[in-house]
Amino acid sequence: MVDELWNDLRRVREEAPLVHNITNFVVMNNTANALLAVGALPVMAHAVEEVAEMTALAGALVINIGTLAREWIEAMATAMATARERGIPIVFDPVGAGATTFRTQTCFDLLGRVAPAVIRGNASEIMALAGSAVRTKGVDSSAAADAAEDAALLLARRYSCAVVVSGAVDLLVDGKRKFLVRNGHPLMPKVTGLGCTATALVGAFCAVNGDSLTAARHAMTVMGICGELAAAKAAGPGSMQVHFIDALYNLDAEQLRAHGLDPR
Ligand SMILES: Nc1ncnc2c1ncn2[C@@H]1O[C@H](COP(=O)(O)OP(=O)(O)OP(=O)(O)O)[C@@H](O)[C@H]1O
Ligand SMILES: Cc1ncsc1CCO
Ligand SMILES: [Mg+2]
Repeated sequence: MVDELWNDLRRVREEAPLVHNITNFVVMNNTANALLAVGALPVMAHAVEEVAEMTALAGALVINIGTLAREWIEAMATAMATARERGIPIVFDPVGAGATTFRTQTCFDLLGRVAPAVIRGNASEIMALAGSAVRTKGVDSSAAADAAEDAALLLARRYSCAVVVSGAVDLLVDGKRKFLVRNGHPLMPKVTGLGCTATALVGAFCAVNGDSLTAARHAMTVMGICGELAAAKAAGPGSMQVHFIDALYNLDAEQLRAHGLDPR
């Protein structure tokens, strides 16, 4: 798996795929910097007048409902329809699903129209989309990833997509396969929007690897290893964020091997 991952990372760095993000105001800057650091090209664009044109240029489309407003829903639906027409992979982040009816219902509406390649959320968000009564605490999970396995499988079957549940151990399924990614560090959830960064990196890897679950596994492993590398240098969440971007930029094959990839 380390060689396959390294190949994908090299392809991202060589091909610099454009990743079109319709994402939230909190993380636009972090996400753009993380995509640049890993070697991709980010663009944030959400005006309904331009999203179809922008998506058509992209290697992947990332839809994130973190600071959702009614005006954005049409833009998201239009971008997703363009991506489907052109075979561009869509990665969907249901930020805060289960916290409010507006968020949960919008996810159902969008996903019901166009199924994505990957859904990436925390455990509460994934459980909410599967119809369980769990309550998302704002945008933060109130459950561990393994509690969401049944929910993840249900979504994988409902939308014929890969599902990533992030947490201390990430869980990835696509209805046929299941992977766990154990890399990561407890400082990661103390930096806002590293989940959104994970979703965007899944987009970058989907742009170079048509096997969505494998692409997602590679992206989540890169996240976890860079989290470990950054935490070793960080004094707290502030420097964690800075070191995380540097770790993404500098990540090499030796570090991948040294961080004990779990082949399961
Ligand atoms: N306790 C932990 N230990 C190790 N890694 C973690 C831990 N919690 C989260 N992570 C990692 O942090 C990243 C973000 O996952 P998290 O589940 O916090 O996303 P999220 O809740 O959607 O975050 P946000 O909404 O702030 O973007 C993932 O790469 C995940 O593996
Ligand atoms: C804190 C927060 N609120 C809406 S989106 C967001 C970023 C993390 O998901
Ligand atoms: Mg999130």
